[in-house]
Amino acid sequence: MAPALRLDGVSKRYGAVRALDRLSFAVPEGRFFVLFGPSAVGKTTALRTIAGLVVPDAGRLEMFGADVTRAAIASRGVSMVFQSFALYPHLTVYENFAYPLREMKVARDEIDRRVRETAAMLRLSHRLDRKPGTLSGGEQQRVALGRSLIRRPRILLLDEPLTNLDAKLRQEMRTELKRLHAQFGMTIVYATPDELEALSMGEEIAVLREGAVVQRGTPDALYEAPRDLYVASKIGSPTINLVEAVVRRGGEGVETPFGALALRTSAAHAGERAVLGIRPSDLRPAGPDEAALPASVRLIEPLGDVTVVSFALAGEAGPILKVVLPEARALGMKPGDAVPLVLDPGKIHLFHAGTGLAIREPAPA
Ligand SMILES: Nc1ncnc2c1ncn2[C@@H]1O[C@H](COP(=O)(O)OP(=O)(O)OP(=O)(O)O)[C@@H](O)[C@H]1O
Repeated sequence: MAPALRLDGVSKRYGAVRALDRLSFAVPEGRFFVLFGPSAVGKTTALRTIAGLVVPDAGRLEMFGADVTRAAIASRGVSMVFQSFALYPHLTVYENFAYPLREMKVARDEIDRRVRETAAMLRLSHRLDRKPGTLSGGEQQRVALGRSLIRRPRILLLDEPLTNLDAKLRQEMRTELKRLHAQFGMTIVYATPDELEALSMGEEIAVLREGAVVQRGTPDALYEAPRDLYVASKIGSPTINLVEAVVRRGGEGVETPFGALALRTSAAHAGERAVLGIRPSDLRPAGPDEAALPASVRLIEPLGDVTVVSFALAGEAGPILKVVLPEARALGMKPGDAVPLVLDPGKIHLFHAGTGLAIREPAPA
């Protein structure tokens, strides 16, 4: 079956800026797909191109198998919710919902039915007579969403829709959006610079950099096997620990500031500078008789049920590594304490220092 959406080599320049640089990806029908990356990587331009608000300089855009690269906006069956959504302030919530349907010349009875259905779905039934200015931020955002959903788009484009909400509302809306997606199964392309939003809602995530996809995959795949340092440092919280190392000769592992580590490394990289990536959840305090790396506590950050502890390895001048511990495990630790750490070599990520690309260990013989 043709994907709901396919971008193939889509490019867009603004003067010297390459907003999109041969951007390519496909989204199967019904998927919650996230475009993830920091500011200015081209997320908004990508969504505007899909919506038809931007005409690409090069490349091809398909929806459900048909070429829509130059198709009229209205014919595309997509609807976009912007970061700074604009509601009609002088119209009630009911009329804000009804407006797009009136434009589409939908019959009055049908409009009423769909307005009430959409309001119920977004828990806004008790707000239909109100004007947007009298609603909370979260309610206003739900009205903006409803105005898009009521048209029953085949593809819904959401551009950082939760950015203007406070933390608690953002959390509620994340749950709400997942629920709506599960209930209606529409294809969603969701742009965000927020890692938590990307990981918690995305069934699949495309990590963008300079107008192109660096890596795409499920949240787990991106976390477990980042293809380079960029993806490794953007996915995972607290951020992955990075330590400089040198690949030893003869596939014997790597040399680090805290000693040699036995890793399977390819002879092809012998002698090269590398960067170790160690997730804060992949280190733990050693048991009584375990082989461990000497470390001392530098800083303790309690975060509720977990505590992030920064350790100095190989003396005070050595690298500082963050470790996530269950609250109880960090209880009683104080700066200066010696706490040897255990690191599972199987969990270490290794990157080429020059290119930033992951160095994949050769499979065991
Ligand atoms: N209409 C425009 N005119 C000139 N430059 C533009 C225009 N639209 C986007 N750009 C530039 O293209 C690049 C990509 O912008 P875009 O808004 O797509 O990024 P983004 O990832 O959505 O960022 P943000 O998260 O800040 O919205 C940026 O450098 C931006 O300045």
